[in-house]
Amino acid sequence: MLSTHETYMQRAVSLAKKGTRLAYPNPCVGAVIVCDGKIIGEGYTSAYGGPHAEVNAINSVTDENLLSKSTLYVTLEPCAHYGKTPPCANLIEAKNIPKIYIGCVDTFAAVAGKGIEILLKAGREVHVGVLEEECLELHKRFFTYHNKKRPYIILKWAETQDGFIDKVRDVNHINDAKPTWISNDLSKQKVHQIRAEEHAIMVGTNTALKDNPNLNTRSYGGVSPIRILIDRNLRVPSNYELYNGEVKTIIFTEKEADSDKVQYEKIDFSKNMLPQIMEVLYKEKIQSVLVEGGKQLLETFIDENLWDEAFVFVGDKEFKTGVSAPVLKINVEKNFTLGFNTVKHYKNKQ
Ligand SMILES: NC(=O)C1=CN([C@@H]2O[C@H](COP(=O)(O)OP(=O)(O)OC[C@H]3O[C@@H](n4cnc5c(N)ncnc54)[C@H](OP(=O)(O)O)[C@@H]3O)[C@@H](O)[C@H]2O)C=CC1
Ligand SMILES: Nc1c(N[C@@H]2O[C@H](COP(=O)(O)O)[C@@H](O)[C@H]2O)[nH]c(=O)[nH]c1=O
Ligand SMILES: [Zn+2]
Repeated sequence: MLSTHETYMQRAVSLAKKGTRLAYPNPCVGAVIVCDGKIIGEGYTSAYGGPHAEVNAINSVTDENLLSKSTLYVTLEPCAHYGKTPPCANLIEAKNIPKIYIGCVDTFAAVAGKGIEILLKAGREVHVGVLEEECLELHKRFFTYHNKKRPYIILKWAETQDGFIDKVRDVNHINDAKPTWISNDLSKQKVHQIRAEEHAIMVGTNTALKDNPNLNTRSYGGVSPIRILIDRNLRVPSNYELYNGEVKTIIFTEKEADSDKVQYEKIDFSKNMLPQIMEVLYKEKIQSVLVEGGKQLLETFIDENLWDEAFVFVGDKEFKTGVSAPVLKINVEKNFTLGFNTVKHYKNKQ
């Protein structure tokens, strides 16, 4: 059972989840203000450039006089630096909030303990690590981006009962250019939910050619991710969906090219591809990438052990032959079912 402090922090985590995608590249933080056992203020990080969670929570309190006898619960250490907005730690000090419960320390260099230091110097009671695991999970993309200088990587594919991700199809037949569907409608909705939570989505050349994918969130809603295509020789025709200009689209290629619909990024394919891609995505401030396939691209990430989570949707069909699914040689973290589909969720702890 959760303690009282954990219950308020849980509320702060739930609030943060409402805004996750829009705050990028900022972390979406949640904050709750409690006075005499009652929540008097709540907030989460606004869309990028807007106020942080603590500011929104403080501004939502109707009687400001109550703040000097209130407790603030916040999922991440309050910031201590001037970014797009002034430091939250200074605001908390100015508003005389006496007790602060923090989910996890912000390892981002500009903050890294400095927010806590400001509050302690001001004589405030500070507790760190309430519901820490949940808060670290909530801010995993932000931490990975700053600590590992790359986006958080999630692999995802759908496979049949007998381990295939597609039937045999001819890449040159444009009429064949739609995916062979393996998973059910509930799974599709779940995939679109995952897409809505991530900053970007990536596919390989053959997937783009064979499936002509949209990679949007139409079955769920929310913001569609930035699309990323690997296309060394620009084999994907410009009348394909990835060139429709609906969403920012980055194409990694070795060719010189220019377009007002997509952003080309030139890399050297004779060298290891992934470090070069990670460097560009870091510069683009992309916090997470959902890698949807195909086989070769997924296996490249698996072979280089460059992934953090994976979702494998197992349908109820059998193909007997086709494109074989990638294999993860670690234990499943969690299984869940969606109708007759099973979803295997993996976490890479190495
Ligand atoms: N069921 C599912 O969830 C999914 C199924 N699929 C299916 O998977 C199949 C496509 O998979 P696959 O054929 O493996 O193709 P990919 O989509 O992985 O694309 C492979 C191509 O992308 C480029 N590429 C990928 N990785 C690298 C790398 N590490 N270094 C250099 N170039 C790279 C190469 O292009 P080039 O040769 O031009 O250099 C390569 O030929 C399709 O049948 C598709 O329908 C796809 C996604 C999901
Ligand atoms: N076939 C298959 C998937 N295929 C993935 O979905 C992409 C198509 O995206 P969109 O055009 O937005 O619908 C396709 O290119 C491939 O990455 N996904 C699944 O969840 N289940 C499936 O059975
Ligand atoms: Zn702040």
